[in-house]
Amino acid sequence: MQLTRLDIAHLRILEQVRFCPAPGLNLVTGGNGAGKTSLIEAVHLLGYGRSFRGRVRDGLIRSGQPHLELYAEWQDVCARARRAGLRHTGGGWEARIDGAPAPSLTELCAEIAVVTFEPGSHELIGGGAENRRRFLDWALFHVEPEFLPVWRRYARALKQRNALLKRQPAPSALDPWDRELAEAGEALTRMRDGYLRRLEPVLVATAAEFLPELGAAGLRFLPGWRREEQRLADALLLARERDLASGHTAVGPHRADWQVDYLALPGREALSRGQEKLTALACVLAQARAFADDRGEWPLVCLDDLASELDRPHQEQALTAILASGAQVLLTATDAGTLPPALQPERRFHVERGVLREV
Ligand SMILES: Nc1ncnc2c1ncn2[C@@H]1O[C@H](COP(=O)(O)OP(=O)(O)OP(=O)(O)O)[C@@H](O)[C@H]1O
Repeated sequence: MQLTRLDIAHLRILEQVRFCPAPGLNLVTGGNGAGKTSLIEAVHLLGYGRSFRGRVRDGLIRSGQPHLELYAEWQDVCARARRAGLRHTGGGWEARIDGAPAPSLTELCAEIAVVTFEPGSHELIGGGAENRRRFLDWALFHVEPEFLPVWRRYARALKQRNALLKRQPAPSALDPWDRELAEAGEALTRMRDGYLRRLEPVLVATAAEFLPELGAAGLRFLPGWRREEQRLADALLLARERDLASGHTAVGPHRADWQVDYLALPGREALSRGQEKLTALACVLAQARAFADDRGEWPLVCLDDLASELDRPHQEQALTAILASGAQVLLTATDAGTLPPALQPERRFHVERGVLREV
């Protein structure tokens, strides 16, 4: 997809902004607190229905305003003109696509594929497993039509089983939920496993570009139970007594994780903060490349404050690789002086106290 227009109303410091990016590299400059990340946040919201900076109640809606609104126009992979609106009134999200109400945010997020690399992205490697499950599930959501119903089925069964566990039931009362959880959980895990197997060679190649000194990388999938030894149904049965005592389900895909392994390092704890960031960037770019292999086009790539995240050679390397793919890129920086002549933006913007203008 290619974003052609984004109107933003009442998002953090952004009061009323119209942003019309070009197809290639778009650079948005501005001082600290000017509104650069807020702009990236608006694009990310369209693609994920959530911010990477906490929940709506953490200040996403501009102070003193009852709601925030986004309106986007883009060209899809068939060069059709599309449009969508997103509004949060404090109570919840409402979305419209091509003039009609969308039943849920899911429909909007399915249309707008965005990958974001921002100062918190190192959490993908160094943070909790939830970040890494979300990463996996984003890709499956976009490329695997069976994913969403299976994921929903699993989430519903897990919620029901956990609610039942808290009521101290007779153990046999768990049987139907265990069957449901096992069936949906095995299917979900096959998809996650399959995706990581497809992603691995792409990631190995990408990580070799950014971190050749650490040796070839591999991806290890941790499915959430000892899958190589037992089926999920058996793992749930074995854990039943413990689950009844704790009141929650200890095994299953809701505990899944994955990690990047380097030959030259004993584990991810040995990565420096910079190496963690580069590994996260390699994962995000590999995900975008794998998406392009499946869908025939790159997602929109948002890079927030790359200059403060990576050293200059790595910034240039990343930008060169992304731009060679023909992707549309939104890059923010505190000043324009950091880009080499070969990577000049197609369109430049400057934001000051929430007011954006093309320069
Ligand atoms: N709910 C809100 N209402 C009004 N202003 C807000 C709200 N939340 C945050 N802000 C302001 O919005 C600005 C945040 O902007 P943003 O994080 O986009 O800046 P930035 O240009 O990325 O800055 P930096 O370079 O420091 O990361 C800050 O000035 C902050 O005080």
